[in-house]
Amino acid sequence: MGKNKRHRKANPSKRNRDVDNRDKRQQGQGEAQFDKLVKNNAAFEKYYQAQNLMPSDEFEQFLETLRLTLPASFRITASRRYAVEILKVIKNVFVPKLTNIVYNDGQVFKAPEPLHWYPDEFAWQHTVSRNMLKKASEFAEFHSWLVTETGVGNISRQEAVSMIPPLLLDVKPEHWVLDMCAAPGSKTAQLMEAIHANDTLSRDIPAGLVVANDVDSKRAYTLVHQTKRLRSPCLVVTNHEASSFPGIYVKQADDEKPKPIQFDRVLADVPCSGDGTLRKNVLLWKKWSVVSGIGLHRMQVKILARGAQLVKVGGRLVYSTCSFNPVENEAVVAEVLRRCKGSLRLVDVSDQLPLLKRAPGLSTWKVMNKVGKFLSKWEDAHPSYRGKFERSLWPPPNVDELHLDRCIRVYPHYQNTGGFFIAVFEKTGPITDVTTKSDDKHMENEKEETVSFSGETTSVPEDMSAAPEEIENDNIADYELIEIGESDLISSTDITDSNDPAEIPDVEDETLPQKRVNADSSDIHNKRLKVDNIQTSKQTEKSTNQNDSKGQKRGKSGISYEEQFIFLEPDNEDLSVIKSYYSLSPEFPSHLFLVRSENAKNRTLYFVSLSVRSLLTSPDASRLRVINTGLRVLTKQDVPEEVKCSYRLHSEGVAVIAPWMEGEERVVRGEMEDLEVLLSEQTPRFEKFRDEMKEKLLAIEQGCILFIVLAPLQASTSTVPLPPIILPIWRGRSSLNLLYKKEERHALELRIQNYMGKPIGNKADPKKADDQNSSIECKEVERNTADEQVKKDTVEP
Ligand SMILES: C[S@@+](CC[C@H](N)C(=O)[O-])C[C@H]1O[C@@H](n2cnc3c(N)ncnc32)[C@H](O)[C@@H]1O
Repeated sequence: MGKNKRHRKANPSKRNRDVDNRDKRQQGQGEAQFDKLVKNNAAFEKYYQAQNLMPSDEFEQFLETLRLTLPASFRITASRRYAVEILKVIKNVFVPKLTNIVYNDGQVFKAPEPLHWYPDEFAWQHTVSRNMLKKASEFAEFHSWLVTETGVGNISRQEAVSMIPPLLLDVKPEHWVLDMCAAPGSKTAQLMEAIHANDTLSRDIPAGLVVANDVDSKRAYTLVHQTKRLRSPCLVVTNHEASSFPGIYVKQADDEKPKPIQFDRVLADVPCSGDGTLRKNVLLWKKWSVVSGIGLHRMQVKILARGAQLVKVGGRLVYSTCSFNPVENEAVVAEVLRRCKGSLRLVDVSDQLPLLKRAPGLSTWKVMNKVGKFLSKWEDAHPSYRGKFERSLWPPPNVDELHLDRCIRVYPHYQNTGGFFIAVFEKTGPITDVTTKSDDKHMENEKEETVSFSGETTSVPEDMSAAPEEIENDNIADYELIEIGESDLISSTDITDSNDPAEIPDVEDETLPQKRVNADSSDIHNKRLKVDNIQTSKQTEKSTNQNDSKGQKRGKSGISYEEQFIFLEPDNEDLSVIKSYYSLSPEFPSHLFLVRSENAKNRTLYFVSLSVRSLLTSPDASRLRVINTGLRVLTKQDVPEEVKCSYRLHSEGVAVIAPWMEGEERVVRGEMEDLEVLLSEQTPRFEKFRDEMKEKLLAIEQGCILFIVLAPLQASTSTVPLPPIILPIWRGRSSLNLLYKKEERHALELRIQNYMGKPIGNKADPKKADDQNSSIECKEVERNTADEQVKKDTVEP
């Protein structure tokens, strides 16, 4: 697209030429820069042409597609109550609005369209560039909607091909799932969705869990931030080297003794050279070299081998990369199959995702050295550098028995996507150990390394910067490239790529220790079950982390680890007050509440699933470096004396606790009209509500309440009824305050507007409405966090 392009609606009568010049300039500049980048790499072409990835007449199309900008894609969170409503909004509101917008040179923007191979139309793709989306007025509403719904977890931006591995993992709500290399978490989000697939507004909490792990502590915190949006009590985020993920003893079922942990499903979405992402990581065109794949092979084998140990017999293991390179793909698969000696098999998944076009895995491939020479066998490498090459880089002699054709290769020109490789395994028998030292010296460099079944690592991988490489023509750039594969870790997800604050919602996050608010002295006293989560000195795994002067574990980023999770005993005094105040059922599983110990100052009660509790209370849970777990359900508040319970409901966990509230003492049921009043300003006074609602409000004591609205069936833009809307509210002396963060509130407003087909209350112009609010109702109430608002409301004159 050229520099000075204007765009307009296709309908000539509605030609829209009013995109402002600044927008056009920026758009033009961005694209011009993109166009200027050289998208050629002779070594890349030579290497992949030799691999016979596809019929030769297709190769040019493959290269051409790689040079095109990647369409943007996003997924609707299928497990969410609003999923169907969101789908309707896309189809009924945005597709018509965004159809036939064209540049004046005739280039048409296609309306967003569903990825035809993704189930239930829950994944969509569009070709509007990021710049255009943000700047052009035609797309402003769509952009704002995307950002808002992403912020509250109803949709997730994710590259299309990156959605495939979790789908093929076939996760069920009762499964224990390990995501070995999880950050920034786009696949973790999909796994969580599968765990919550059957969620209703009932008391049932899925029996399964997801352990999302990443070796890089900083990235692990990004993962926490991203997964918080999903509001699940079934998630545990850990920080381990995946190839030595600890094999802790756990009771996975009530009736059994603790046994080494085994997962029903394991995802090994390993770090890779990432040439499948060339369409968006365009700098890779320049940097690509054969060296990075060779350097990563060994670590990839080790991670997958550990995954094979940790999956149950009969369970499923998925290996994936965003690379085309057979030494990172089929060669890794072949080596791990060899090590598992018949206890692992590749599954034929050709009948799954039938509309997804794919190529079979390769059964033969070539290894090229850094100077572009093909080495037909390990012995062909220069004797001085042989040690730099793993023997397992080459196809093994029994390659035809391995069914490598069952692997999946997705090429960009098939579906206008990035590239991906996926292998699905079933474990068919126990694997007692994966000795990497082999009789036939298959992995030449791993002389002593053994990862035992229980996860004790006796020797650990060395820093990959010392990884295999032919140094005949040594240069720094190649070392750097290996580092890219390792620490920048090319990922097909979109989350990390966005440094745009508008696209990463600014979620208040207690999980980041440096951001913690100082809590008042805790009332959570006596009787705690303490789960010490401090790393023991025995741990031998290679870590990117170090101890600080106080002996506290710190990540690269200087962030200290969470230290403890403390489960409350069911007869805890605060819990008794909470249970009686909110009329919680006697069957409420109080033993699933935990607090985090920070010098005994806690103001938040977290809730976890039973499976997470089993994990955290296992005899050697201390070996698990847990970064984050639990859903915030109740937060302690400074309240006036007349308020009987100082814990307010937290929006994060309200869906978990609401079904257990048996009495109506702290519940107010209202109508859409009341909801509109509630959303129309920050702290609406009682008299603004319907008379019936006003009476209810006057009859209820000051404090936190649950506000429930059943949306009417008929609505202008939707044929789907909204699920019941359940909101935590602070009932002040004379006004109400929705206990939502700004972005949650905004998302709710948008949803209600879309549903009703009209703006809410006096909010035709949201800015104007905000101004009105501040001048009329809450002069001194800043638009701030829910906590601050509650505080102010409680001291209202
Ligand atoms: C391809 S990215 C994963 C993308 C992620 N699965 C997603 O869908 O969002 C690879 C991740 O592996 C992590 N990683 C690299 N080496 C690792 C190791 N040895 N153990 C665990 N994680 C590792 C990196 O920090 C990086 O976040």
